[in-house]
Amino acid sequence: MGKPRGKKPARGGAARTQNRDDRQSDWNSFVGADKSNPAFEEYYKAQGIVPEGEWTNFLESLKQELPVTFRVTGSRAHAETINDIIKNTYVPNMQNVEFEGRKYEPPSQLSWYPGQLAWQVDAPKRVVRKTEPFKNFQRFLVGETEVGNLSRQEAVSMIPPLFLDVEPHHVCLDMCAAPGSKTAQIIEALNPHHTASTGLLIANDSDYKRTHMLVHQTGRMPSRGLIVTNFDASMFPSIKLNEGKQLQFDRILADVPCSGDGTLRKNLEIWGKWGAADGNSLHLLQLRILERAMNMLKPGGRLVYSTCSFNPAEDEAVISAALNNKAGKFHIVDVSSQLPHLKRRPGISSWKVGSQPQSNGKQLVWYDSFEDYREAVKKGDEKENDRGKGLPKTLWPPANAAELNLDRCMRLLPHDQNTGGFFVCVLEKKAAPASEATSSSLKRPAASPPPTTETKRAREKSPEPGSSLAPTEATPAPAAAAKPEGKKEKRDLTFREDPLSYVDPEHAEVKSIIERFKFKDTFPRNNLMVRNDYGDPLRTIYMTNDIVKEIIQNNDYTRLRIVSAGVKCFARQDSSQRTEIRCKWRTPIDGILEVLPHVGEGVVISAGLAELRVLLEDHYPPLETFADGPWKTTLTERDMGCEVVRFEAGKMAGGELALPMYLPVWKAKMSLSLMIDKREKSILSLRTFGEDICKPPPPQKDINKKPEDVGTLKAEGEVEEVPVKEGEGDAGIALAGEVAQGDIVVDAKDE
Ligand SMILES: C[S@@+](CC[C@H](N)C(=O)[O-])C[C@H]1O[C@@H](n2cnc3c(N)ncnc32)[C@H](O)[C@@H]1O
Repeated sequence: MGKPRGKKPARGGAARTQNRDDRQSDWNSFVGADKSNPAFEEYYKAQGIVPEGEWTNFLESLKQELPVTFRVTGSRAHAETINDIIKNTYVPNMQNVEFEGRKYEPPSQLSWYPGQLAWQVDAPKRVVRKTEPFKNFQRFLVGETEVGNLSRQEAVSMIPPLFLDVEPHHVCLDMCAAPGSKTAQIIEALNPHHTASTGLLIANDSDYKRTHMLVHQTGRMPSRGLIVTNFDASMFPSIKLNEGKQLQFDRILADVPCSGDGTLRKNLEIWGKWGAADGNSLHLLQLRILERAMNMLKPGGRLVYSTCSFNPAEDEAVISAALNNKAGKFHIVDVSSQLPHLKRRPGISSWKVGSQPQSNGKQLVWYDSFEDYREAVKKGDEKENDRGKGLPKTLWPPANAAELNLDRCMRLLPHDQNTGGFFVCVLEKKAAPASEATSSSLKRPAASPPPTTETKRAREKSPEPGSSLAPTEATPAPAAAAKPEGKKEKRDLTFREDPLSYVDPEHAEVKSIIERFKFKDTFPRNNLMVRNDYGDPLRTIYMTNDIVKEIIQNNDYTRLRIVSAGVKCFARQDSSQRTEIRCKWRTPIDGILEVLPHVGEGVVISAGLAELRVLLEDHYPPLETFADGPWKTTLTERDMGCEVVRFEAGKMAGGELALPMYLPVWKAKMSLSLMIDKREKSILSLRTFGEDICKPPPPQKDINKKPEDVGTLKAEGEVEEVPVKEGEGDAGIALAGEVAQGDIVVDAKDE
């Protein structure tokens, strides 16, 4: 394919950006005829990654459509409940499905995935479209994915986070995170029971637009310990903490940009475009990212390096070069006993370096050594690129390759368990000697001078790994480490996100929130963050944990390029005219589980499916619409403002709810309003009542005629708040973006 795939051709920075988890080729529209590529075949036959007797099988598998796979997400008990619904409701209904004379099996569980929480559907699309049981299941998948209970993810892509072995207190970094399927897995591991995790995850991506995909994706699995950043991972900045300490990570995932030939089964265009240059040209970027990760890892910490490429140039060559550059400090972990049902192939310690020079009509040429290659450059048989750079020496197996335990790396081959291809290597940093070991993951920053503009520019020019310009432990990456003690860091004005600051816990608005929800002492009133410079609670309040706060308070947000942090926990809902509303804040659905453990006695109101039905059918049902009973009595007595309602599980009012569910409801003077957006209402209605019972929102022009004190729900996609006119009311205005991404929050049995 000549140049790396993806949006940015240069240096492969975004090579795989659109190609792996987030883009689907239409199998049927593929015009690459025979799905073959002679150079690909020759290259990989020579590498010996597939035993000779299995070659045909390997190649044939690559030409087959990839089965759909997904995993059940969320806290453990919640996930098990959803899993049981699939197992006990859908699978039995999908036995004996026949289409055009062929029988199709129901979805099956991936035997190697922990807790059997991952599934595979083998039926092709036309069967899914044309047979009722599969069609029903598809509807279920779409709805549950939308609300965050399921995540569609390639089976092999689920593997790296499992080997990361994350525990709730860990400080983690996901270096190349977008679109975020692995990020979601790490968040789940940090918050296994939806309880407050003390850990941290920084999810980073160099592509700014894709960081917003990350924010969206993680909105389905909110975490107070999450920060999303926008950096070139090879230059990821050092992060300061209190008392001049520096953050080090317990766990780092380097799921690096790669040529992506392991995704041939879904990205069909690769058949026509594949070339040896793809992997060769990405090798150095991958190595720089990996080495930056190694520098930021805590002694004893674990790092997982992964690609969706079969290519040793992007896999073993990167690992061995990094191990040698950090001689003695890291080792490859033997994880052969972990995930015992996962079939994998050992990494190789001998591979070939190939090129397809113009001078040879793009036919593959093999170079036994770096020196042979340089000779060809001298003769003019090989051209260096326009920056005067040719193939780096680290592409070739090092002399000590056999001593590096490269066989502990894993390569996932498509014909082993009907998957895509992947490469995973688990590395551990040698623990510090007992005398140096400290109890925390914090380290004092190296006393190095701030980088000069010159050194910074030089770094941006992609230094050779191991060269004096590559960031190392002794010379941390720029940014936070560059700030002289005590002086305010200079802002990077090119970074356009809003500032972050913490609200004074004694602020009147905070007090009103605490009063409304009768928050207990456990409520982290000191950790309420807003997106302005002054700690003003204007529109949205986020909640973070302590480590996120420490980072935000010690580093300029533009220097860390922080796109988002924490969980959206309160959104302003007022009209300035309705002064009698004591608390003008509601809990958006993203944050309801975060505030729940802290709300005081008697705050949560219980309701059933009959109430849910009314709230779904109508946008602003008047209180008198509801049947008499404790719900109506309680709500009639309550002040105007936000209520947290627990809808009990059960079967009634023509619907069924498998698990209890917490949702925000706004109580206006005479009416109520379910505070989730239109689309989520429809999905909730479908999954609970089997049909969309939601009436369309009242037309804009009717807002002025509304019977009483409500605002309006906004049409999807609108971003501005519709002002509530004087005397009209206070409620019902939901910023579409604010409520669109949340989960349908389900109670966890194990809380
Ligand atoms: C394979 S994708 C990551 C997939 C992701 N880990 C997941 O599971 O959803 C590679 C990502 O790396 C990003 N990327 C490319 N070059 C990068 C760099 N130098 N630093 C950080 N991210 C980079 C791309 O934008 C892309 O989102």
